[in-house]
Amino acid sequence: MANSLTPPVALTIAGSDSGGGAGIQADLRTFAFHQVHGTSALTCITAQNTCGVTRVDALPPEAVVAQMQAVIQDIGVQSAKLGMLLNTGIMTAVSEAIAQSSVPAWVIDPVMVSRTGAQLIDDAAIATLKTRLVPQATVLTPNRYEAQILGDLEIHTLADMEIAAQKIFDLGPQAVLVKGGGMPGELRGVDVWYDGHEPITLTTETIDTQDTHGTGCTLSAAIAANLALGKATFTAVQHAKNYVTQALQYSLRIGQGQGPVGHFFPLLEASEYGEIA
Ligand SMILES: Nc1ncnc2c1ncn2[C@@H]1O[C@H](COP(=O)(O)OP(=O)(O)O)[C@@H](O)[C@H]1O
Ligand SMILES: Cc1ncc(COP(=O)(O)O)c(N)n1
Repeated sequence: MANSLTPPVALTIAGSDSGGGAGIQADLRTFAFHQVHGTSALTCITAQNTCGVTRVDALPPEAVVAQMQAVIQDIGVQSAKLGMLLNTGIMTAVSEAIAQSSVPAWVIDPVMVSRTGAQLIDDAAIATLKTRLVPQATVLTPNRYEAQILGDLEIHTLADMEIAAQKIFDLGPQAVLVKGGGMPGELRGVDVWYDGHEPITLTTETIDTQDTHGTGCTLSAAIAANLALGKATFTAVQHAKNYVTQALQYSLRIGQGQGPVGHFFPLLEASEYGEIA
């Protein structure tokens, strides 16, 4: 007799990273680590490695929505996350699908600008993201540069991060987490949470590594995984922050640029190649 299991299910709507460090590859590994069944709706294919992105091919918006509907209608999902949605057409179609779905939790990583400050989507797509998707978020997770655009301010200090979180909250999401990875020095491990009450600072020590590729994807996927497991929103964020911190501590020194975080760090620790780094 088979021992059938019915795990929680999470969905990622995101791009593919050929280098395996970010995008759906990072999201599905994060879901698997949390013992949540991972499903995916691919938005675009990036030719990417640890040094950067050399090409992006978008899928038609209808193809993205068809993937979402196939998963949601048959399997059912407890939470979903959005990553790189790339263009206005995909964003508008996904926003309409969100409005029609009964999925209870949407973690939106508003992927617009890389940690190095390079803009990844065009200006029209930024406007669509801001007006259509941001208000649909259960949790919105902008990095420093995305928070600067969404909050329309410059961010240099912890106080600036708190003001940004409050200004972005006014755009309509249920909660905002402004991430500190792009901040200078000691603020790199500091994130600011705001849900309409007092801002809360989530602090870890800065981890001194160049291998930070996929931190944002991993954090938002881990929030979605914890929500699928039934945790309350802020508790899910605390667990996810803890997870990404440990994954950063066991990041992978592969490629010539920024290596990815180590999603399966307890296994790496026990494995032979885990000893080498
Ligand atoms: N060097 C670091 N040390 C500790 N935490 C970090 C470091 N870099 C990023 N983080 C954490 O990783 C998570 C993702 O943040 P960030 O890197 O800013 O996102 P993104 O990948 O979207 O730019 C946040 O919780 C942030 O605090
Ligand atoms: C396909 C894809 N999606 C998202 C990111 C952002 O990655 P990060 O988590 O490092 O901000 C990326 N580089 N590629």
